[in-house]
Amino acid sequence: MQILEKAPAKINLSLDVLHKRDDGFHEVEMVMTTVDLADRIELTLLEEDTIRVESESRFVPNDERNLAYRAAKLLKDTYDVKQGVRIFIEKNIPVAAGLAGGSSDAAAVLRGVNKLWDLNIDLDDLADLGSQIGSDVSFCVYGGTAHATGRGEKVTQLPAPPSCWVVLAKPPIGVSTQSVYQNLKLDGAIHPDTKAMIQAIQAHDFNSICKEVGNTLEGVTLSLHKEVAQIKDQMREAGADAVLMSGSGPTVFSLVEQDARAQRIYNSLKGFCNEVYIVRMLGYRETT
Ligand SMILES: C[C@](O)(CO)[C@H](O)COP(=O)(O)OP(=O)(O)OC[C@H]1O[C@@H](n2ccc(N)nc2=O)[C@H](O)[C@@H]1O
Ligand SMILES: Nc1ncnc2c1ncn2[C@@H]1O[C@H](COP(=O)(O)OP(=O)(O)OP(=O)(O)O)[C@@H](O)[C@H]1O
Repeated sequence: MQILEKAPAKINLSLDVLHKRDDGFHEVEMVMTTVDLADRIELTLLEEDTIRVESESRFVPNDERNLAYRAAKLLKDTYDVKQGVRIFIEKNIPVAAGLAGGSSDAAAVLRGVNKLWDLNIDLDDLADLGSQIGSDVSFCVYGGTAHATGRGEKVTQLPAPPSCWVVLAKPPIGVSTQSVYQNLKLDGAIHPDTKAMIQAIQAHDFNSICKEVGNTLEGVTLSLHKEVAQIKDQMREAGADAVLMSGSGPTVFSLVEQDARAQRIYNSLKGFCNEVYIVRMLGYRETT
């Protein structure tokens, strides 16, 4: 038996960091949405008691360090499953990019293995379990558009924003989420207006969404990597409606309404940056 699951990347339309908590994590308030750049996860039932991870990407581990492996192991241990699974990851989302690629793979494995092993766990319980793997996994279990609080694991669904083009550009550097949070100085940091972003989404108002994008972590990554600022400038000059770094970076995204402008931004970055993508915002849940 084989199951295919799509694991889409996310962008943070807004990301506010409120304070550092006693457990070392930061209390955040975010608005996240999925875009049509996705890994493809192929799950094959194994009768023997084993979890195998395979991928052609040289950037992801093929062992228990892989978040996809951890997701299958968590379900296996929690529900005392004796069967196994082979997980093949077709990696299309750039790694360590701020696009939650690993988290989305883990979420896809939770959804897919739930079916493969016939566990009948509902989506809310899968999302709860996912938070043990990483802060972004709960959101990725649902996909779509959501307001996320706590350390990111408390997820409330929002309507889909008006669909638009999203141009993504990742400079050739990897960024550690942990070090970005560690380097954040909350005194004087920028705080987006999450409430205004939610209202803009609820009103289906593209211009207001563009006005309200903001990310408290952006200043940290910008100060460490000048390439991020260069990409932002270039996207603005080429006519983006909104420009922001996603998550802890270093990927920068622009939101664009007009096809021709999206293409112009893509073309202007292509020679300068190897990893550039032009995709649609998904915005709605594809999971059931
Ligand atoms: C930057 C974002 O991607 C935005 O969506 C998330 O906040 C990070 O989510 P993630 O990659 O799933 O993060 P985790 O794997 O849970 O944590 C990685 C590291 O980031 C820091 N971290 C993460 C989330 C959070 N709310 N506060 C933190 O301080 C912690 O040092 C943690 O050790
Ligand atoms: N399935 C996976 N795909 C990508 N990276 C993985 C995976 N499993 C483990 N990793 C490890 O996780 C680290 C972060 O990768 P990932 O691509 O998820 O980062 P990210 O997009 O910055 O995440 P986030 O936006 O959630 O902070 C990498 O160093 C990688 O080795």
